Amino acid sequence: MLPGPHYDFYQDKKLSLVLAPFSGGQGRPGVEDGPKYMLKHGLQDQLQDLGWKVGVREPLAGVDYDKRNEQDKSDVYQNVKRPQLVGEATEKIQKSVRESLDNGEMPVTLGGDHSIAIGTVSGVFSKYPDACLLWIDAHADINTPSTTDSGNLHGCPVSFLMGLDAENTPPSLKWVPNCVKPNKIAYIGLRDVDEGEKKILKENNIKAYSMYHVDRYGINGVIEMALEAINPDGTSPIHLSYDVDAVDPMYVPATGTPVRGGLTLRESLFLTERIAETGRLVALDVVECNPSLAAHDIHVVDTISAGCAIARCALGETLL
Ligand SMILES: NC(=[NH2+])NCCC[C@H](N)C(=O)O
Ligand SMILES: [Mn+2]
Ligand SMILES: [Mn+2]
Repeated sequence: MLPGPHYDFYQDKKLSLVLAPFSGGQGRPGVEDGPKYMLKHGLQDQLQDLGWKVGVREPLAGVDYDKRNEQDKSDVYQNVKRPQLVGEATEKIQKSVRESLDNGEMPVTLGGDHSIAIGTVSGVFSKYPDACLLWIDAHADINTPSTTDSGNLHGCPVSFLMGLDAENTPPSLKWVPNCVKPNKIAYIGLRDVDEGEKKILKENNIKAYSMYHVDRYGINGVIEMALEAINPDGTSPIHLSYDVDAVDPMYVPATGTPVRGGLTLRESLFLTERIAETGRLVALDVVECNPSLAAHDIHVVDTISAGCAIARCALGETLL
């Protein structure tokens, strides 16, 4: 018999779409429209058609983030941009994700830039301290306040979640718990990693599968190795944090930091299908869709439909 999706943690198939229309972790406006576009694409109905009860949470409602992005331009801590805004937004997201979990609903968080994972991952690990984190991305997002060249916090979330460089953590991010241990995170899809990040990955012995490994071992080989490394007995809850720039820009052109030579669309979806099959998925992030960076409408549709497909496949669409 073919293995089907079995959501051990969500047998009554409830989820909440946690909307995180946030762009303060980087400099390109438009990424805050990701959630709106994915909803307009019909994501809620699509997930309902898969048998999920779907609610919506809006932890960032009521704040004018466009205005705050402007105002907070001068908010710089050492080299880090908008720490106050990112700290406030991610703390709200953390609470919302935790509430969702406490309610038996899988948090499916729609970004927004990847800094929002400070909130989603800390929320998940507060509920499931033995969880593991699978980070699908062209980038490692593990810069510290000391190593970041850009100063953009979407390039740093993992370092805060691991408590690296604590002495240089901006005060507004001091609340972030040191919750992810180096042996509980793996990366897939890397191809644009900064020198300082490479050093951190090496020193902490973090499992990082780049596009080289995808070519060498195939996507199936890589996901098996990653799961074996961070979830050896197969019982840990899995948080999947999916940056759509892991996918080749041929399929996902409308994203802030595209890097050529990425995953094919099938490889990107296969990863999520394999995770669905484990039955251990407890949370999903889909981040960095930026419709305003599309050269034309087809780019918008390609990008948003890839983002929605990632969510659907993680939630069982293609496993029968
Ligand atoms: N979530 C992302 N797209 N991150 C891109 C990060 C790029 C670069 N490494 C930086 O730190 O600025
Ligand atoms: Mn990225
Ligand atoms: Mn990222």
